[in-house]
Amino acid sequence: MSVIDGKAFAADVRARVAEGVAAVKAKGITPGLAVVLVGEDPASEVYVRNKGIQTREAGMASFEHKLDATTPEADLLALIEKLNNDPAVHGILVQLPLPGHMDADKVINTINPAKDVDGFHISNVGLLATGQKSMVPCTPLGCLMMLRDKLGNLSGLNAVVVGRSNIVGKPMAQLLLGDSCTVTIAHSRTKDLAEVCRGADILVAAVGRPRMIPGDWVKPGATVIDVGINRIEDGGRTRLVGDVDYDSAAAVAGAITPVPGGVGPMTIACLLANTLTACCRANGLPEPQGLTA
Ligand SMILES: NC(=O)C1=CN([C@@H]2O[C@H](COP(=O)(O)OP(=O)(O)OC[C@H]3O[C@@H](n4cnc5c(N)ncnc54)[C@H](OP(=O)(O)O)[C@@H]3O)[C@@H](O)[C@H]2O)C=CC1
Ligand SMILES: Nc1nc(=O)c2c([nH]1)NC[C@@H]1CN(c3ccc(C(=O)N[C@@H](CCC(=O)O)C(=O)O)cc3)C=[N+]21
Repeated sequence: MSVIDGKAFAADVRARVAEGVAAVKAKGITPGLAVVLVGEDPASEVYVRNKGIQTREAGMASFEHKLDATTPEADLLALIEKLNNDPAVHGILVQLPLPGHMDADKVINTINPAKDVDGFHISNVGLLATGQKSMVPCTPLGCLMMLRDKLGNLSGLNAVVVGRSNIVGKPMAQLLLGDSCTVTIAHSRTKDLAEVCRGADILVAAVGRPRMIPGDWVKPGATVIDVGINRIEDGGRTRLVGDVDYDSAAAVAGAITPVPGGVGPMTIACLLANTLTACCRANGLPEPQGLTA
């Protein structure tokens, strides 16, 4: 069994992004990422702060916009329009979830698709689904990079994705299909999930339920990608666990990503990669190699 070191992999991706950024800067262009946070979710604030730090470390410009939880939707849409028209901004990310009075689909679809570094705009979703050049969602892109690095060619492998959200499960399935896996998407209505999981050469868990997937659902030798980020109480302290029961799964898997230190750091690295890609496309420069799907 090998542990897939997402933290080290992400550091390597960020170093390659930094090289690409330096090359673009030599032409007088500084890639810029704008992150918009509405409301005061503490977990989101940590995540947004980390993004800002890593964006600047890669040599890019970081623009942070914090809006009050009660901000009218129209004000957020106006800010997005401003960022759409700002030539210093190549990537826009609106942190999800949004407060209940906002229509997330409307907000996302207001972002210029060329600046949609999350890959959530309907245009990018359609482009990905039809195998055309698009902005690819960061979390699934990070998972794909780790899978290709570990397994090489994914063609013909049975992949099971547990979870069908628009931000993780569905785009993950599209990417695996693009690499010629035989893909099954499982969800809360799936019959005999254990048996479905046991058929997986590649098992991706994106559920949001702490340690839901035990080792006896894992095919011996399978590659397990744990997307889950769950905060649990443990002896009076909180800590992070995935959707997979790590110890029992690691005993049978061929390779597995830990939580923390697996998919999470790759998500941020891919966000930076997407921002560089968006900047290159916007300026007619050659795209960075090996940083897109
Ligand atoms: N590491 C990272 O960078 C990121 C991590 N995450 C984490 O990944 C996890 C999933 O996130 P997200 O996709 O946004 O979550 P959602 O809540 O949007 O989707 C969860 C999915 O899991 C399915 N599900 C829920 N319960 C079960 C069950 N008992 N059996 C089978 N399927 C079930 C749901 O099915 P149904 O559709 O039928 O309700 C749904 O499709 C979370 O822990 C989140 O924190 C998310 C984004 C990035
Ligand atoms: N528009 C939008 N795009 C997103 O990509 C997005 C989002 N909204 N909302 C929330 C989720 C969640 N997400 C994470 C990213 C990195 C870590 C991460 O770096 N995790 C570290 C641990 C961090 C810690 O210790 O708290 C790790 O797993 O090692 C976690 C979660 C992106 N998301």
